Amino acid sequence: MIRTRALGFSHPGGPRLRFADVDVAAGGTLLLRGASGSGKSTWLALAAGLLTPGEGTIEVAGQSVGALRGAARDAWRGATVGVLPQRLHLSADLSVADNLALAYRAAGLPVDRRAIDELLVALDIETLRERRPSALSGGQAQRVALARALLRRPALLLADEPTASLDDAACAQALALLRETAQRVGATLVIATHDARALAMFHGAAVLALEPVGVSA
Ligand SMILES: Nc1ncnc2c1ncn2[C@@H]1O[C@H](COP(=O)(O)OP(=O)(O)OP(=O)(O)O)[C@@H](O)[C@H]1O
Repeated sequence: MIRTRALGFSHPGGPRLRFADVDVAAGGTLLLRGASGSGKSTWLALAAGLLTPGEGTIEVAGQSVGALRGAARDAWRGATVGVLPQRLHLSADLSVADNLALAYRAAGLPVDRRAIDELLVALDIETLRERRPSALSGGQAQRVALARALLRRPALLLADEPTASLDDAACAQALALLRETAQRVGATLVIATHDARALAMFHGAAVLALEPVGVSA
């Protein structure tokens, strides 16, 4: 489902990042592990087609992501990839339900109210549907962002440091939810983390260990 070969990238003025090859089967889980600055967010951005590989290739569901351009890449991303970002980017002036509806509108698609309702129930946040983001706890807001990532039933779900600010109980709950919801939609799951608790919970999953990047690299 995900296949990388000799993948590498350099941000302008940043270090040369080179990533070991990975092969992840459909429905599998990959943990991206590495210290701060080792390139986890960059790898996720390459998988989502938000960056173009500087070296090598990344294929997602048989599609070479770097081969897509412009609007075709945007359409591919919208149909294929769900992202749970580190910063959730919920719209402060919109209710939970309208934040989810916005995901359709932003893609130029008709709003699927039934899919929204189903996800609110599945993630146990249906009672929050009229709340504004400022009235949500951190964990609740993360569930809303997860619902948004899953609305279009992505084949690939990318989560960037989903447990960074959570206590142990909330961490275990968030990871279990990620695993369950990815399974529910049949998505391949990639979690970028330097959290030992996540590594323990996904014991047995594929791990891509990123090399630390020296300041002078
Ligand atoms: N826009 C940018 N311009 C220049 N350098 C960048 C840029 N974005 C990232 N970098 C550099 O690329 C390297 C990898 O960054 P990246 O954000 O992918 O790491 P990370 O492992 O996700 O870090 P963190 O865990 O702190 O989020 C770092 O050295 C960073 O300073």
